[in-house]
Amino acid sequence: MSKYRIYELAKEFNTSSKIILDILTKNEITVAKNHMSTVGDPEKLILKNHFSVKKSNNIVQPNSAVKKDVKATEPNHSDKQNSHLDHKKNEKSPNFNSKGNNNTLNNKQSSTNNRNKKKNFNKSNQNDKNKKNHNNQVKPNTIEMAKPKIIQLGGSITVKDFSIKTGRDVSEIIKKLMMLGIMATINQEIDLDTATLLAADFDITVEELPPEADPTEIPEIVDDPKTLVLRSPVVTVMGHVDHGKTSLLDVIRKTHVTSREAGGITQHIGAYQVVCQNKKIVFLDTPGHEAFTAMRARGAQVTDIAILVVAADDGVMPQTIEAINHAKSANVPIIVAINKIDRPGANPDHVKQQLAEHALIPEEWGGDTIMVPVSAKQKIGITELLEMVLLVAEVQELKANPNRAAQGIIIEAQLDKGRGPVATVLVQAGTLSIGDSIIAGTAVGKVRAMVNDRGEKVRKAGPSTPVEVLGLADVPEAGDILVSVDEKLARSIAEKRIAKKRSDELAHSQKVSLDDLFQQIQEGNIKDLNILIKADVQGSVEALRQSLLNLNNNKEVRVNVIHAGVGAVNESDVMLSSAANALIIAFNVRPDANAKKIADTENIDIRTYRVIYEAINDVEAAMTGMLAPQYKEVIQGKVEIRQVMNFSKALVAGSYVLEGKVTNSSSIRIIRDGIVVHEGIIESLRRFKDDVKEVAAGYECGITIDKFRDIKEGDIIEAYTMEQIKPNSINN
Ligand SMILES: Nc1nc2c(ncn2[C@@H]2O[C@H](COP(=O)(O)OP(=O)(O)OP(=O)(O)O)[C@@H](O)[C@H]2O)c(=O)[nH]1
Repeated sequence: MSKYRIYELAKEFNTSSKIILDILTKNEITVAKNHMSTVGDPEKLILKNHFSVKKSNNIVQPNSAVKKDVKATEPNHSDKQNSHLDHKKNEKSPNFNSKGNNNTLNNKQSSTNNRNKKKNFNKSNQNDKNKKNHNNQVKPNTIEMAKPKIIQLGGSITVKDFSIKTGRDVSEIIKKLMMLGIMATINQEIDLDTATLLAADFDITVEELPPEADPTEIPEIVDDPKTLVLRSPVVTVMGHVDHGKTSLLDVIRKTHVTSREAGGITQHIGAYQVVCQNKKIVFLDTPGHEAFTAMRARGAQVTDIAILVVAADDGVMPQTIEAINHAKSANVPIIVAINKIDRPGANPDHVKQQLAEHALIPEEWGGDTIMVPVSAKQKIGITELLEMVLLVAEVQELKANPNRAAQGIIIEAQLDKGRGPVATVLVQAGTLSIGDSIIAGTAVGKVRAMVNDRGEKVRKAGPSTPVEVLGLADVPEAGDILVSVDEKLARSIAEKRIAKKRSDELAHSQKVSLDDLFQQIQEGNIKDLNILIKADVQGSVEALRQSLLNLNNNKEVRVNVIHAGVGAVNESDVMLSSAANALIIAFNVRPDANAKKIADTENIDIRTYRVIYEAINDVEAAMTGMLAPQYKEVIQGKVEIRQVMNFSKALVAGSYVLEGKVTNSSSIRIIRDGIVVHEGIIESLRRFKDDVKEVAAGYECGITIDKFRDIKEGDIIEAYTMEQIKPNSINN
């Protein structure tokens, strides 16, 4: 079946992507979300019918991009104007609505404002129309400059450029923007939505251009379906600790991993191929989901199928659930290997029952999850397991074009003392050959040598082949995409990537956080609020999950619990949250040190709570833009009380500022022998007889404390303020 991008269809039908999306939505087709979404032939047919009906009704505007607009000969505008206002209403009202929310006062006000704005705007249209008619009568033969009926925009545009593109006066544009409540200057940018609305008022249709190509990306090669041939599946083995992942990988490779590595017979290159029924299967050699999520967090998908190992004598455990959620969130099909069936306590049926609770229903119970009983130790069920992998792969129809420039993914990479940067690459499309000029992340080079998983030198590597590649000038990162491109292009892209990396590091990638959730919803960045829940007991996990899911009557954004479990927030939780852009709700548990560190670098919002109700309230408040700002204490300085002076009107602490400063608006705590004896505020701060705003370290001052008289010589006054926490920081 052919696939069409929405913007391509918009071009074909000579309209905007928005209108195409609108028509599809009206026809209850919801797969298309934006101009880059793809649809198939049936959807195209609907559009074709729609536009052919319109054409026959003569509703569609002429196609000419630029038209001499002679007012005297133009028919009465009113019909056109009305229909275009209707059309504008259709297109724009979701946007206005999205900003309004009837539950909150602010939003009520804003939607009223929007309504008023629209009213005014419509009024202005009316006035303009009248003026036009009036002009028609006075100067019937005035010929205007050529004014386009259609303009193409790729994103935001300055008022000045908009004026040039539309042939309209800057002052006219600024006036209309004011009607929309936007105060803009000539050099100010207006976003695409505003520009579309504005253009519609000038009777101009805006065609959305596809986004400009990212200069740091290599243009993707779209393969002709005829060139695609079947490729081998790539499998990752996941599961709870000690359930037998390594043993299974080991027996699949039919050798013992450790002895092989220790003996140094073959190199470990991070991935290897096995053969079953004369077909190859690629196994990623790193058991566990760390590699899996690290790669996904970087946007790379390497795994076609996940084998979930569950020990028959131990059943579903926390990491089993984590693994399920990782695979589900990456849309990777799961095959369950129920391992250790040789064990006396093995109970495969119990495992199946437990898995069914996590929506993995075995085939024999009417579900669609393949479950294979195996014993890695006694080599039982291994061939069956591999056959099932091939079966699932067959259904997936995994294909690639081997006859094109190579593209692959870095599985692992390190700097080898003798050989320089060495990268294990899984070729995903095309064929990588000796001498190819390559780029991976910011590393460039030429393929000097390649070694396969059996330690043999090879000259070529096709799709689904893992090879060790020598020749890159730097060490790339796992998850980086390797592409074979022209040497010059490789260098220039690498330079741009390095520059982008630097500026990204400065800007710090924006992840979802409760603090700016509402803003992100408003900007349309978030449609699903992904949440990972960790709590001290299962009861709390469930209570939290249910209450959070109950928030789903909010139409703007859907709460999606991507994982929920008992225990401290760990590294894997943070990595999963990073990959799925989720925030973490920790109830009565804390992030462990590692998790906290990674959360800092990955910018993951971890919220800790001791009351379920507060967690729910916060999420709900954040969704509606009503989250109260959070504050943290910032110590300003330390002051020592050196003399207590009792005047008739006040008790003054004759003090000396030891460190930092103290201000007349500081909050303070008085510490005596390491114990806080009072917390409060300063009533007055003086130097000699004058009231002062602040006193710095090294100076003496007189301090009166509000509502506290029990001060003693030697007491330490700690001065502090409460500052609002910046978004994205961990709630301590
Ligand atoms: N009886 C029996 N023991 C097994 C089987 N598979 C693995 N084991 C044993 O279970 C223990 C754990 O196996 P591993 O393969 O190291 O498990 P793992 O899941 O890779 O563990 P981690 O790497 O620590 O996450 C080892 O002592 C294995 O010998 C099996 O099929 N039957």
